[in-house]
Amino acid sequence: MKKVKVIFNPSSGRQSTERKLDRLCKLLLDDGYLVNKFITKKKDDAMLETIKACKEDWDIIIVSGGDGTVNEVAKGIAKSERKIPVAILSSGTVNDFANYMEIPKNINEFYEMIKREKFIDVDLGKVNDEYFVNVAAGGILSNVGYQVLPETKMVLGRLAYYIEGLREITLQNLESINLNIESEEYSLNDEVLLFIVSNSSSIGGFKKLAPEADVLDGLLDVVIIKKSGVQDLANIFINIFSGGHVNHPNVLYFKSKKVELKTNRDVPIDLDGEYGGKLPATFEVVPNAFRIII
Ligand SMILES: Nc1ncnc2c1ncn2[C@@H]1O[C@H](COP(=O)(O)OP(=O)(O)OP(=O)(O)O)[C@@H](O)[C@H]1O
Repeated sequence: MKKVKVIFNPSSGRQSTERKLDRLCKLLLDDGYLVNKFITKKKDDAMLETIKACKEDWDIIIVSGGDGTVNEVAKGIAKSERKIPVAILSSGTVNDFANYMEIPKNINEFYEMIKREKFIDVDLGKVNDEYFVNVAAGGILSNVGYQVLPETKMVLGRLAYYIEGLREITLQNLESINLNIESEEYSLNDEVLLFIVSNSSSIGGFKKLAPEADVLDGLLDVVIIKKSGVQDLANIFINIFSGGHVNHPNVLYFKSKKVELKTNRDVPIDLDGEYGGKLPATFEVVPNAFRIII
């Protein structure tokens, strides 16, 4: 009998998620699976339950939540010796990672996916003692702060907010940071508006923000938007949808196994949409660290 641990974050996304999840559990129970549902209450619950599940004899984890909950489960797996395969039932507001992996949202298709037992070992990003499945980012408009725009909690959400109202961008709030970038590929010091270190190509709802990114290539994709005027920034933003922004002279784009970012300013890092510490930080890839069901 297969044992399935369900980790559910009730605070992500819509209320209909729990009904969908219960339908899925019933399908699995009827099919002879043993199912246990764990409901998170606060930060780190999903990570701690994953570590516990890895020590016990669970065969599969189903995580229902947004990128932040998937991040916690991936972190729990990365910290464990036994790597349980994870199926991602996305229910957040953005769900970049599940969308990038094209994981079904429909419950019947999701159930069929579980039964197929097809696995893939994807890379994770590691930054200091934290991990990311999708993206680490920071920089632009960090003076706006998390507390000012809680509805756009990701740095990239804030970016989207400003893209929508480009007229709101003034030279005053385009504050750059002096960033020192050290990697095998590039070593430079420059004035920067935004840095993105990404595992997948889909970030903050933009599907081609790191257009060449691949979770199987053993590399992270680094996108740096250098200090720019309003006109250049508008050109960069317009091309973000096609992925063409990486050809703009003010955008640096490269792949690396490891990159170190330093600055003398107080710059927070977003990890998969949640606060993840501050610079300085070393970002590195952990190849094939996360087994997911596809
Ligand atoms: N019961 C709970 N109530 C409130 N917050 C919770 C609860 N359980 C977990 N959390 C917090 O929710 C965070 C993750 O939220 P998650 O990112 O999955 O959802 P979301 O913000 O709706 O989705 P997305 O990131 O895709 O926009 C966790 O890091 C944890 O701090």
